[in-house]
Amino acid sequence: MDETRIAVFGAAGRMGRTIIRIVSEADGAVLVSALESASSLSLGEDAGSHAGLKRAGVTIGSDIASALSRADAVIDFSAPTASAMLSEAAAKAGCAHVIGTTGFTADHEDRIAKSATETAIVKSGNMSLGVNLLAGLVEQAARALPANLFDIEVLEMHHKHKVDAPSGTALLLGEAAAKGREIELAGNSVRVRDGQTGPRETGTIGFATLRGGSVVGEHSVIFAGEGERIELSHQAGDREIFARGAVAAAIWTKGRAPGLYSMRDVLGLAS
Ligand SMILES: NC(=O)C1=CN([C@@H]2O[C@H](COP(=O)(O)OP(=O)(O)OC[C@H]3O[C@@H](n4cnc5c(N)ncnc54)[C@H](OP(=O)(O)O)[C@@H]3O)[C@@H](O)[C@H]2O)C=CC1
Ligand SMILES: O=C(O)C1=N[C@H](C(=O)O)C[C@H](O)C1
Repeated sequence: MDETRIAVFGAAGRMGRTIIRIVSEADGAVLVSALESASSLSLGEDAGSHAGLKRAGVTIGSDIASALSRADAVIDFSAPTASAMLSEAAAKAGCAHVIGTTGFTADHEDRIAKSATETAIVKSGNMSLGVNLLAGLVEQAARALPANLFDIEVLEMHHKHKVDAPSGTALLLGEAAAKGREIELAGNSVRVRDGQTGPRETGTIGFATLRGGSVVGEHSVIFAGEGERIELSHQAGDREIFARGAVAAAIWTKGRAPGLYSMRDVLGLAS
């Protein structure tokens, strides 16, 4: 089968550099373009050298239309407004879009969903196999443990540079718990607690956010009952796990019909 031609958006970032390394090691994928914002100091550098590898022969640029015209799929770990804009450019170019970015508003989500009527988009708050498996287990546990007996809390910790909260993964796990409970997450989540909060409201799903140091990503879903507690957890030790998932998703999109897909679709875990 032909190699999937990959463009990387946010190429100079923590995830962008990791993606470039994983593409260089992958069978079935080849790096054809690397994109950064028009003001990036990395413009003009070789994408491989910038990622600490040997030269890739791909220069980091900011011309999106030209970069997408050479690619089958663009892998994007950047920022919410940039990703929503890129989904529209990818739809126009007929290029698949793999979105790892987190922290979207409802308006961003609507724009991405509209773009997905014209091209294949894979979007997930976490691209790792482990977290996507965990989401299925959380849904199952939430279905089995009654809301009047078990409270659900989602706890996450990330490095000090992370700019959005709760994390995309925490929200993905919260959605899985809400699905298991057959409730809407939006109307039943508690994102912040401070001061005289009163007792915990039965049936809500709570979120707690920790930030510090170099933590790659740690998540726990806690089912707290009277006299017993179940915790389902995932620890990411290396950004490679997200990058491998994103590259697999990009390869998976080849020949795929337009639509908004999740990593659970890519991994064959969707029920
Ligand atoms: N789904 C998943 O599995 C994972 C998701 N993430 C998410 O991915 C995103 C990026 O994370 P991370 O790599 O740590 O962050 P970084 O800040 O290290 O990288 C983001 C990169 O995107 C670039 N960028 C921002 N705006 C644009 C634009 N308009 N055009 C082109 N490039 C742009 C930034 O450039 P500049 O600095 O010049 O603005 C930067 O180089 C976050 O939302 C994070 O939560 C992270 C890990 C895993
Ligand atoms: O910003 C990060 O680093 C990460 N972001 C994703 C998230 O918001 O959950 C995935 C991973 O946990 C790392």
